[in-house]
Amino acid sequence: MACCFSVVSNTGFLSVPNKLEFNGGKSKSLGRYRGFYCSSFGFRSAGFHKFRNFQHGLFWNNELRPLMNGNNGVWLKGLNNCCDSRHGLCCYNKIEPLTNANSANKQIQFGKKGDTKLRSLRRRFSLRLRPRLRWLAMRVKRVTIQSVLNGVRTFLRKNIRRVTVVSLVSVILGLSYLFLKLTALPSPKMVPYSELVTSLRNESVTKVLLEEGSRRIYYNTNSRIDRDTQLSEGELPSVQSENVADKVTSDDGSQSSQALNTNVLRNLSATRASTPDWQYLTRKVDHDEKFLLSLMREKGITYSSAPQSVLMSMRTTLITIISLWIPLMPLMWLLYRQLSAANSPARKQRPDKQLVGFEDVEGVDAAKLELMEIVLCLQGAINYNKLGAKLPRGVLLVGPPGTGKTLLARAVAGEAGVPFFSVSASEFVEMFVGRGAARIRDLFNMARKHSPSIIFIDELDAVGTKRGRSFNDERDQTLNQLLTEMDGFESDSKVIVVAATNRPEVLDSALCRPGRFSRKIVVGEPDEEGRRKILAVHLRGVPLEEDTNLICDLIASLTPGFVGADLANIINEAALLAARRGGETVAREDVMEAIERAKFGINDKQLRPSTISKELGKMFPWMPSLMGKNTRQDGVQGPLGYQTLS
Ligand SMILES: Nc1ncnc2c1ncn2[C@@H]1O[C@H](COP(=O)(O)OP(=O)(O)OP(=O)(O)O)[C@@H](O)[C@H]1O
Repeated sequence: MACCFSVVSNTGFLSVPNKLEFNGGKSKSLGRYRGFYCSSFGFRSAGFHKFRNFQHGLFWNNELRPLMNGNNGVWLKGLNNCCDSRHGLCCYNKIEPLTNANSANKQIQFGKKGDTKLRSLRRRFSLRLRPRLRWLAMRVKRVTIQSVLNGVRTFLRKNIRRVTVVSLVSVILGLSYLFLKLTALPSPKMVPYSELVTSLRNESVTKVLLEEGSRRIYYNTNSRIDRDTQLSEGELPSVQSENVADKVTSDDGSQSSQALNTNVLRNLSATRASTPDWQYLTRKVDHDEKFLLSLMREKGITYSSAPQSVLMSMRTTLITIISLWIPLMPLMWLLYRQLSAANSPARKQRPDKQLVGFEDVEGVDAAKLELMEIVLCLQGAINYNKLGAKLPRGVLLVGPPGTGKTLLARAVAGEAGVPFFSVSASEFVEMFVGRGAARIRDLFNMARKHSPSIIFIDELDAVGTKRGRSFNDERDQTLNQLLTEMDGFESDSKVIVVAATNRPEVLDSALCRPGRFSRKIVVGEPDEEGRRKILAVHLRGVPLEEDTNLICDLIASLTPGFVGADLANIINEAALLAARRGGETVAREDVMEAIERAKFGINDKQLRPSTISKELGKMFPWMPSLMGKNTRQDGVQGPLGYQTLS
């Protein structure tokens, strides 16, 4: 029987003793179990059962419990869990602690104590590293050239614009660097102006150049002539001469004299190339030109003036551009993001691919009918032109939050099979004056380009409130632009603007006049039948313990005043509760609890319905249903006599 025990430190290591005494005093070497590693990190509270999956299992001793104090209680709990380890076997021998178990952060060791610090460190390191390396090797093995190429191709396809811009910038920077490197010349020594004057007085200056358009003065002195003469006569600088001499002496005659000459010439030209044309550079002092010129004339020094060479002026320009633009780049990028059309909602919202149909929207039949007609007009199924009618330009969906206005608009797009540009009106509210209007323009231009199409503006009240009420000129400008764009539709452009709002009363009257949002559709709270239908939509993919219709009826009867979003939330909550208790299907209890949560929030206290009614009645005395006088529209008494406030 193989048997050992293990203790886990908070680092996730197992410390396994070399030898153990168990069941009647037999011992067994456990060397091969040593350094057993738990792959999961942070398994303090719940992880020990993971050991069951390890080939060699876990070995423990219930007697460990009294050996450790409270700090290690968590581990002991875990250890006990290992009792049903698949491969592990129990050992009931008493184990003496070898180290103080007080410290939870310390690895507790049993068995041999002779391990040196270094060895244990090395073991720790290798144990940590080994699984990672194995994992890395596995991943590397899975990587093929084909998969890498596919990855690169997909990345390029997705980020073609960014890749182009980045490569272009890199190429430009690279070329600039190359240009600067190639045109770099050895620069003359910078000296003060007084030194030039002194040299002129000493008559040591041989040649002066005054650069046109700048204050630079270049000049050479006698020392330069001496050096040039030396070089032209073949006299090498001392170091080079020594090198050549060495070469000649060390050479065993295999190197020909011709090769030697070539080498010498190359050295010579290199020396010349690294010598600047001008030895010294200084800056002119203002209003001192007359004195300088007279001094040079007096001393008979050759002087001239010349413009900066093209190459040098190019260099200067490039350096200026780079040194100016690189710090300004982040600012420019921010401005570009703010001002460019690239950030406009029209660009962001591509034609929606997510298909929602009218069968996904229930409980708002009247609104659905109205919108269906528009879809038929867009598809050309209804010939409205024949009777001289015009397609409505705007449809305004009005209703409380969560009743399905956005969903309806998406269903219109899905059914009509046309591009759908969805924006939230708050996206038009901009920091810069005129940007909101520009965005509206972009959006409508885009929609016209993809005609027939639908523009959906959610929360229209964010830009559509009455003008002149505030000093926010930007908002008024945006609204004006929206009004203009909606006027500017040609009758055959087939662009329909659907907008939604919860506050129709605050909208500017110009927006709601016929010819703009001429059709107003109220999307109200669903009645019981509507709720049942909505629930059926949301229960489509949910496995239920009972019949779907039964659950739909139950929820619908318990949720008067609930809107589509509330009902969708109840179904989701019920599914989450079922998952939490580990169930395979959603049971009635889950649904009931979800309803309770939706109505009263999450509370630990178990409140009786009567208490809840009383408490709510105190808070909202104007609601008769809370006081036990239910006057619900659909005539069904709620179980708790409760109505939502929505
Ligand atoms: N009539 C409905 N039928 C089916 N599901 C609905 C219905 N109404 C709402 N829902 C659900 O509620 C979610 C939210 O609805 P939606 O965003 O359309 O509400 P809204 O009226 O636009 O709200 P708001 O005015 O706050 O923007 C939907 O994604 C959907 O899951």
